[in-house]
Amino acid sequence: MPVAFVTGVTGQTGSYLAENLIGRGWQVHGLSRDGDRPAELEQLGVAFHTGDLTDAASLAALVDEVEPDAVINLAALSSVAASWQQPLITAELNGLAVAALIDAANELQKRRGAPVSFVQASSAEIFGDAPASPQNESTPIAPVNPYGASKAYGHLLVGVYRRTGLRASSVILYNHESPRRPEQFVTRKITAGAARIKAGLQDRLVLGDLSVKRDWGWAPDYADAIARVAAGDQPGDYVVATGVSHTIEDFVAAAFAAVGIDDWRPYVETDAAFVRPADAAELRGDASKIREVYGWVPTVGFDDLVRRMARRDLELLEA
Ligand SMILES: Nc1nc2c(ncn2[C@@H]2O[C@H](COP(=O)(O)OP(=O)(O)O[C@H]3O[C@H](CO)[C@@H](O)[C@H](O)[C@@H]3O)[C@@H](O)[C@H]2O)c(=O)[nH]1
Repeated sequence: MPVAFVTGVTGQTGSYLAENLIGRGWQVHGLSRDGDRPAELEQLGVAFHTGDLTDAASLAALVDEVEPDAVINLAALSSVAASWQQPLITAELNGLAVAALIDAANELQKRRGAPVSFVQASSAEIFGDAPASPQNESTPIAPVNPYGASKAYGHLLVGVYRRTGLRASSVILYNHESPRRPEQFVTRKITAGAARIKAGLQDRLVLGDLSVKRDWGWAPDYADAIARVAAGDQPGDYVVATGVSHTIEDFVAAAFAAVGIDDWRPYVETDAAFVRPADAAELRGDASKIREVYGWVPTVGFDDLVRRMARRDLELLEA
């Protein structure tokens, strides 16, 4: 039974990844900070280890003990907005921790003499305000915020170790969403807000720039892409995206329609407090490479994604 060591396993994508890997017959070990061990994941069979991403020696000891066939690094300070308030911790968690983990994977590979896969959750944000869309694996790396800069370091380091013979891959994830997304991210903020407005529990939704365009996909599909790369033998950089982008306004309109409100305008306001110091106008990815190499294709389109999230938020209010 192949063994995976997954950081960030308790997050949105990590929890879907654990389900996916266990479904494929993997044994999943997860890193847990502060003993956070969700019952659903324990019941699924995830074995938790307490550890701290900022402690390189204990991370290396854990990798050595678990002896995984794949190390998958999803742990991060994942909020671009928060990275402006916490640039140092962003660099530490999203950058330096990658160095500790990938070095540990490399040492394990040398010790056991069999390949160890390393998969890094990279981000569309490494491309910054890209001059053209869609972006692909050859698009210049030019981040525009502390989050993107930290992810760019991790991304480049994966390439460095790949050159030395580690089976190291970077999955360049575009925005991926689900009912498990926290409300600090715009999609869930919108669907949860629309559901509460529909239920009469909230009277308005305050957002930032409604004109930016993002390429939103279904998080379980992105977990599946990560699992395919971890199990595969073709290390590289892989864009994971739907290839279709929409504005925040499109998302708002679709979410309000999904909860049964035809005209969203009376309920939505904008506030500069939610506008970022710098933001890409459009991020849209070309996932041709992972389709060709691993046969990955997204299974859920924009309208379906918004409907699933909005309806789930209505159900949660009714429960
Ligand atoms: N969060 C938030 N974003 C808003 C709001 N109004 C507009 N936005 C805009 O909505 C877009 C999406 O923001 P988020 O949902 O916060 O996600 P993100 O910054 O794009 O980052 C996500 O995707 C990246 C990949 O592209 C990931 O790397 C990152 O971890 C995260 O999952 C951004 O352009 C942001 O400025 C608001 O009220 N809240």
